[in-house]
Amino acid sequence: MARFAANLTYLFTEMPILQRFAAARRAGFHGVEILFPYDLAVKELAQAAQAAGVEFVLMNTPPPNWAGGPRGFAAEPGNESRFRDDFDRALRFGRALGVKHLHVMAGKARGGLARRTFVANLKWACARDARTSLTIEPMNRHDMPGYFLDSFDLAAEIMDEVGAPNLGLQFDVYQAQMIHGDALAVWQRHTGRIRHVQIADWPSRHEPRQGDIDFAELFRAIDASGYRGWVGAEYTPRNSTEAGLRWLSLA
Ligand SMILES: O=C(O)C(=O)[C@H](O)CO
Ligand SMILES: [Mg+2]
Repeated sequence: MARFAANLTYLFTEMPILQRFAAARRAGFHGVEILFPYDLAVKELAQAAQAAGVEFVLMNTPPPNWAGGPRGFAAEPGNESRFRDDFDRALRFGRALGVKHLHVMAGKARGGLARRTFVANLKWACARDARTSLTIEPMNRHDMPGYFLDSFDLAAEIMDEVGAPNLGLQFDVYQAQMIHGDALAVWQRHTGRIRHVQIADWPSRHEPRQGDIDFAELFRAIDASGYRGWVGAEYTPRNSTEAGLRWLSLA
């Protein structure tokens, strides 16, 4: 069975960030994700992960402008040099933390030039450090209007164009269901490309088994496919984080 990581941007928000690592481990997680840890001290983050005994699995790049700005800008024409500077910063940050995957966010853009920009930036980023695993994740249009990477089929095309072995697909069950209406079918269509998984139920984006997705069937399909990567819990707890963790012992 895959190993589970707690997304500390979503889970255990009842306590300060540095305490969330140990709370995640106590709850049964062996890894953690943080969307954008850049405002935090690398040393403190690394110590918290090490003391808790959890692996740092995922963070996003490039660092965004959360004050109303889009998430990432790897597909935005004209921002190439900013992308490179910010990507290098993320790479340094990720190396210091031993992060397994860096999720490269496309940002808001449309059209052929945006596509070429995204491919060129990804090629550059993949070549920057061939040992670092990069991922791309499609986002649904309802939650992230205008986001360039808005379908898993487009992501597959982009990956083919980039053609780098260290670029993988991030399969978020909630995103797949929102975009394509059948997360399991998306899993089956793109299994070979998937490097990282995230879970939340649909349509609520709460914990598994709160909505319409058949997680027993999905976990069986993930197991049967031979996927041995991480599964990140990226959902908004319905009540407290602890109260909603029953799904973890049933997975
Ligand atoms: O929203 C999601 O599904 C993500 O994984 C993003 O990283 C959020 O920034
Ligand atoms: Mg996600």
